[in-house]
Amino acid sequence: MYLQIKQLNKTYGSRQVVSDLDLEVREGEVLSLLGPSGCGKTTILRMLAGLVTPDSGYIEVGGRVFFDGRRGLPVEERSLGMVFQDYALWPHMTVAQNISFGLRLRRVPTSQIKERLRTLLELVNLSGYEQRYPYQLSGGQQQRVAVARALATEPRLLLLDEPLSSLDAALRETMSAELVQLFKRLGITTINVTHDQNEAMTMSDRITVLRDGRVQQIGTPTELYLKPQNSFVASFMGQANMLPGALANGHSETGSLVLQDEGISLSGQVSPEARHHSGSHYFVCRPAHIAIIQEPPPAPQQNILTGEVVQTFFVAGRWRTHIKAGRQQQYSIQAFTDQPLQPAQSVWLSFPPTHSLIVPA
Ligand SMILES: Nc1ncnc2c1ncn2[C@@H]1O[C@H](COP(=O)(O)OP(=O)(O)OP(=O)(O)O)[C@@H](O)[C@H]1O
Repeated sequence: MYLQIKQLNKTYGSRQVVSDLDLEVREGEVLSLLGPSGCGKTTILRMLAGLVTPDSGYIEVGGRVFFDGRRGLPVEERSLGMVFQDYALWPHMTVAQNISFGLRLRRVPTSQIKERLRTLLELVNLSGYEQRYPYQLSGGQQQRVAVARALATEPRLLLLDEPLSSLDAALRETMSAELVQLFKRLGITTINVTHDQNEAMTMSDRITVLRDGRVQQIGTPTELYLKPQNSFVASFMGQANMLPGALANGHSETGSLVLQDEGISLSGQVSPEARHHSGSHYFVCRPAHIAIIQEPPPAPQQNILTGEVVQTFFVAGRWRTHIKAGRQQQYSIQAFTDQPLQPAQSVWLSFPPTHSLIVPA
């Protein structure tokens, strides 16, 4: 493995910010660290960069030991490229000066700097902008300069800390797609910190979901979305309808969950983690997988809950409908329809067992 982190720990005061982190990243892979604010993402990145000293653990990148449990390799010997949230471009330097700063520090000959600058500007689609100052660039352009600057010294590892968070939503989407194409073309190993699951989904080969400094799950975007190992990952990776209850029959891959307060059972796929979990569970179904039926089903049917429409919104070409379901209307459910439904209208929600999951709470 190109990057290896073993049993990494960091405490601030009495607070354990990173706990027993194990992580392996392949060469050329883009891996995102995803989690809510304060879960330890930036601290992990800073330990990789050599800006924060771990309490214990081991870090190795490209066959070089960055931290051996006691001593760390100095930052300048780690050969890293870093891009931060606010780009941190030098305002008094032109685009060309910003990008070539690291090369000039290393006393790279001028002719080589010129050649490298030309390549980098082409890579980030900014040829012709070399004499502009940061204030003369849009947010997306500034961010691309920051990426070019980070790549200038041909680092072995690229560290990104929420690089897109100050851009608006549309630009963030285009930029994340553009960046990942660039990283793939260069084959550079990249660790990207974000709290935005959409960004993590578009940019990453794999995602590590963190909560309170602990890894919850590591997997490809599809694995995390379709097979979350627990309710935290399910709710963090896109919208999920989650109904609490007790696992009734969960020794095989399919089983059922008896809904708390409702008494009825719903069938779904039982995750391996759920099978070995003795506490409470959640029944999880994504909004796109729920079928909304507008007429009472002819006979009592499995995996159906009655509900009442609360509101409906037109989003991305479909109607996102909010429904109160259950006998006491205690469940708040979101699903999609092709037509708008009326508030207070009665509906029947069908949860297909093949697209429903039972996970540990
Ligand atoms: N130098 C420090 N001294 C004390 N506590 C710190 C320090 N740096 C970070 N922390 C605390 O460690 C925890 C994790 O911080 P970290 O910045 O790694 O989280 P994060 O997941 O990157 O959050 P965000 O998304 O908000 O940037 C937080 O509770 C933070 O307050």
